[in-house]
Amino acid sequence: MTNIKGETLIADIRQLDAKGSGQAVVWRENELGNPKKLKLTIPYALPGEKVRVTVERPWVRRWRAKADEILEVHPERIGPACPHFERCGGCVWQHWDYSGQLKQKTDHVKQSIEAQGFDPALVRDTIGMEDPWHYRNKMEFTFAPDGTLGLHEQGNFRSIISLETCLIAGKDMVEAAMEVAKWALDHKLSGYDKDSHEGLLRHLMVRQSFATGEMMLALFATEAPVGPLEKAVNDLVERIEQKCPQVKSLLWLENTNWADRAQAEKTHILAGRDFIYDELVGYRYRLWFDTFFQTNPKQAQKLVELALEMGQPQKTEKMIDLFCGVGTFSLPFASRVAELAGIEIVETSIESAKRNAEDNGITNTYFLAKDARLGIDQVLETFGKPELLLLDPPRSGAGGKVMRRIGRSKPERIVYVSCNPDTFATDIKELIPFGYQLEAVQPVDLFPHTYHVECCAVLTYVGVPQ
Ligand SMILES: C[S@@+](CC[C@H](N)C(=O)[O-])C[C@H]1O[C@@H](n2cnc3c(N)ncnc32)[C@H](O)[C@@H]1O
Repeated sequence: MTNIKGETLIADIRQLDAKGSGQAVVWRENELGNPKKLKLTIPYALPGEKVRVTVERPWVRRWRAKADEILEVHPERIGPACPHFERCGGCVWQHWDYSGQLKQKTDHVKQSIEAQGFDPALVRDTIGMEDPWHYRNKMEFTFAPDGTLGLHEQGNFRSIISLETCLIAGKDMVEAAMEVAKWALDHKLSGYDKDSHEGLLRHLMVRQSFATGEMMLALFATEAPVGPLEKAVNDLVERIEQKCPQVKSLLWLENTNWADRAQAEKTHILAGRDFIYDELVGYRYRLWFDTFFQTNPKQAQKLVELALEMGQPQKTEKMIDLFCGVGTFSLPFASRVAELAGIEIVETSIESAKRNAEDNGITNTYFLAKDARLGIDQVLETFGKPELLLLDPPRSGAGGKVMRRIGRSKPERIVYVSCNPDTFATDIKELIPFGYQLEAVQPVDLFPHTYHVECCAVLTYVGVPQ
């Protein structure tokens, strides 16, 4: 590849890539004097803009370039509200008016399904938030080696941006995190150094139920909270009890593993219990520090209601909830069908789903901890053919094997909840030879100011074409 690092170029942004960065093509003479096409990725450039860029480095068969000057500005470009914008990689579209973000999300879903041969007119306009700020109910902050608490700098996992604010986390959560940050500095506690593997404090996970108000603070550290640490830990408990009475679970989690993940080998409950209560669509859930739960509860409620509307569950029907997690969709659907089987690979989530069903007085569910591919076969054998199937796979999608098994089991209706329009489109294409028709796709914005888009779609069995 011709080395163009450091060159200044003028680029017209034609479209955005899957991560929301601008893409452009420029022509430039190579060493032989022939025109050569160069593909550029330009973070923070918006479609239709003309930008002067400096080329930084090769980037997956493209060149990554930094926008130095916007020569023709997108009419929806606005000033970002957050002081951490660009350094923190959390909200890459804060400089784009919210209505523009929503339109882009709709277009992304349309393009994804059209690329697989579906009619883009089936995609409805994205359902956005009335107030797209402070929507996240879970955040993970990291300690720098000097004990400062903050957020990872984009593209540099060794650099921490000291936490001043976060406009997408719940307001109380940021205040509680600031209390912990102050406590760590007051006691001169060290943060973990990823190179030397020395230091005490690693991460702070904050999660809060917006429905019950209950909050969990989970501190990940390399040592147990005993001996010389006891004084500091007692002070933390006192401060949190006084200043953050909504904290119903204050945890100290030992993690000596070198991997940079918020995981725990041993849990110490410093105050309260080891879980908090949350509620969604009228159902109660227990959330532990490692429980997957939808992170934008307002929009998740709309998503569940949408899935119910699209799936039309009937009291006489059997249903499978594939990739069911802790039962976010299972519980509201179970109340509306005869029987529901949930399949999920993570055992603790299945344990949690069973307990959540019990806590909510739901008795017609059967939960299985298994890989989706094997779980479907087992459930079909013992449970029989379902009339309704809902699947909500991870970003990588369900994959051809799972989709063909679904197709062969011939449910009358399939509700597909997806957080990745591209894998969603390739997955549903697998259903067409089995006689399914895509009826509608509704994108929902669960992650304002980011490029992520969730969608809920329904397919019906119309018979195999002769
Ligand atoms: C997007 S989450 C959806 C969870 C749930 N429906 C919810 O809304 O809370 C995807 C789920 O798929 C599970 N999962 C990932 N790979 C799986 C597999 N191969 N088989 C079964 N479940 C899997 C994950 O553990 C996760 O709980």
